[in-house]
Amino acid sequence: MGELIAILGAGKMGEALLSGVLRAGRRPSELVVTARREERGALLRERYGVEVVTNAEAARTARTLILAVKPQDMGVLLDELRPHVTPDRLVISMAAGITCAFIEDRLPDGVPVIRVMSNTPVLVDEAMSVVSAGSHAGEEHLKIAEELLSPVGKVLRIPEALQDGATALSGSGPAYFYYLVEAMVDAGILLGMPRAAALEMVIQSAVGAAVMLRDSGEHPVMLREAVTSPGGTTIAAIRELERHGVRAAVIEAIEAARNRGRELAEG
Ligand SMILES: NC(=O)C1=CN([C@@H]2O[C@H](COP(=O)(O)OP(=O)(O)OC[C@H]3O[C@@H](n4cnc5c(N)ncnc54)[C@H](OP(=O)(O)O)[C@@H]3O)[C@@H](O)[C@H]2O)C=CC1
Ligand SMILES: O=C(O)[C@@H]1CCC=N1
Repeated sequence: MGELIAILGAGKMGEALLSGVLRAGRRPSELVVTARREERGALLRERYGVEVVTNAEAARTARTLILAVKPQDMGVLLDELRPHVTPDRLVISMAAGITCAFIEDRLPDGVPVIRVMSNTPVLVDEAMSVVSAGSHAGEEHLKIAEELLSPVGKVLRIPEALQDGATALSGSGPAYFYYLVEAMVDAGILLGMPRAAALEMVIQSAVGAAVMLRDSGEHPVMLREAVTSPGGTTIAAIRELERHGVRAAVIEAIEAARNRGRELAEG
């Protein structure tokens, strides 16, 4: 069986992880992928030189099975895998909302399951991934998941009870920042900036702020205070953000994402 890794349902996240694992030095022969559509499989084979197999074949041959289908497709996939998976394999799920128990209930008894929530910056080796162990998974399984994910970003262990919260915070997190960038560019347009110039100003401000957040060791409040001059321009903007309840909207939006995650396992 070797140490073959299979990515089942290699769509956006599966492909992102595949490319990251290859960048980290694994050979294409150490990986196989599965796809629902033939042309998707052909594209992955051509782009990465990996073999495309059926789900059943992946389950029979790979030591680690990474499930990267949508939560809604997980039940069907697990039904396909059940006859072929044995407890000497490791199943890693990347799906939002799907609990380890949901997977354990649909596979033979004793199969170790790790639940992961990552995010699209996997593509640039800046992912935030959080991992939790199911009831048959232990330290050695968490280590395998961490070893796979750490070349493509940061990895944190969390209790599974916090996974839906992490999905809302860091899984979806990049989307909130892109949304803010869109809104700021719109503001630039309103102020008469050319679109390309507005986009460049906003993106570079976002990159600068992100690097300072990561590297300065300062709390975000301190960094914002340093920008906010007494009687100046920034406080005029902050007053409007507060008046429109942006902080409360962010808190409620992320709570809604957490709640949606809880619904997803129900189909
Ligand atoms: N996008 C994101 O930012 C994040 C997504 N996730 C999670 O990752 C998972 C994948 O999301 P994402 O990559 O966006 O979705 P995609 O739809 O891009 O990828 C899922 C892929 O699985 C394929 N598929 C579905 N059923 C099967 C099957 N039975 N056998 C083989 N392949 C199958 C789909 O085929 P087809 O192309 O025909 O639909 C598709 O290519 C989800 O569970 C999501 O919750 C987690 C973190 C972030
Ligand atoms: O929107 C979603 O459901 C997925 C999970 C986290 C990010 N994208």
